[in-house]
Amino acid sequence: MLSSSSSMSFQDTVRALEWCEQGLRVLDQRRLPSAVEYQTFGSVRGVAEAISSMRVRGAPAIGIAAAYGVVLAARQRYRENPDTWKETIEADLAELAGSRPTAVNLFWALDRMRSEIRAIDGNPEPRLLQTARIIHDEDIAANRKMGELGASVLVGANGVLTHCNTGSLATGGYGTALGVVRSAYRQGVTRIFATETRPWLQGARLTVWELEQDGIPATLVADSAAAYLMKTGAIQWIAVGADRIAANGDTANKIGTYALAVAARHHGVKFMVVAPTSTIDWRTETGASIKIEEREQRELLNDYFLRPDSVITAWNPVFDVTPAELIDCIVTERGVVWNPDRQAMMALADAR
Ligand SMILES: CSC[C@H]1O[C@H](OP(=O)(O)O)[C@H](O)[C@@H]1O
Repeated sequence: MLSSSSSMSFQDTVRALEWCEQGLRVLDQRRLPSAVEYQTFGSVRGVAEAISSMRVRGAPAIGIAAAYGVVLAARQRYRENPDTWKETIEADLAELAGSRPTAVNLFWALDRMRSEIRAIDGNPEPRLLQTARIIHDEDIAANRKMGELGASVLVGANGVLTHCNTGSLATGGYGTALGVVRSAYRQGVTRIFATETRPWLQGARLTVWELEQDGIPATLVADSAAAYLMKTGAIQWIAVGADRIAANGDTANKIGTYALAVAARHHGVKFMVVAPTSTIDWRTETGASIKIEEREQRELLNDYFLRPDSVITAWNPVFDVTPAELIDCIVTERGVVWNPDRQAMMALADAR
């Protein structure tokens, strides 16, 4: 149990990712909460597999992991041939880009590392490692800022529901929507609810585990109980993360987010998206263009139906898109956008 005092700083929250000389140390989130197991990946292929297998997951954490993966790729490619590493590393960048399709932070991080690559002469590792560390540290700073901004929006509320896992396990540390919950808890928002978030159970396994580590009481609810919870009046806000926000504010997030937003609007519950500006995809005009990842049927189907002769299949999209008109505010490290639309979102673009 980490410190449960109200003075807990983000350094006390769990770290999903840590760089070490051998490579990237990853907390295997498939094993939580029953086992806290770290694995160290010393190759870009290992990091790409850690992302695709969801050992590491969560939009910002995926971007940070990819940045460290580029460091490992450069270490290897430069050793192979100092004269051609800038060309040969492109295959590694492509492998990282192919690990998961929806979280734009992955591609944002790769673009940022690629621009560094272009500027490097000589051994690339020191400068690329410095850039990856900056991306990691900037994410934590952004989460702390969003925690403050989002908590200020929740002043007066006593109940908030969050979906999926958007905490330290999904980011560089502290979290996005769960960071807001952490900050809001310290200012008196004490009724915290988390959805289980089927089928991967990010809420039932990860979010409640993080909150227990912090000593923050919370109540787990089935995804199917969320609308009924809203009807009881127990919550005034829903706070979720994002994997990709289109230029008009449409937001791709964990499957089930859209249903929560529809029910929230019906019940007069406010809806908050919390994400760093690295999650905004200015090149995508609306949510209709966001690629939604579909994962294996086995993540949904009981083993019984995995037989070759079974006539039962599963449809397993792991994200959906919430239209901007169902979102009351988007909290970023550069400020809060109320009633997001294309024009309102430009306030964030100007701050770039
Ligand atoms: C801090 S945002 C994390 C974001 O990523 C999650 O998806 P996954 O667990 O599949 O990586 C979910 O959409 C969260 O909102």
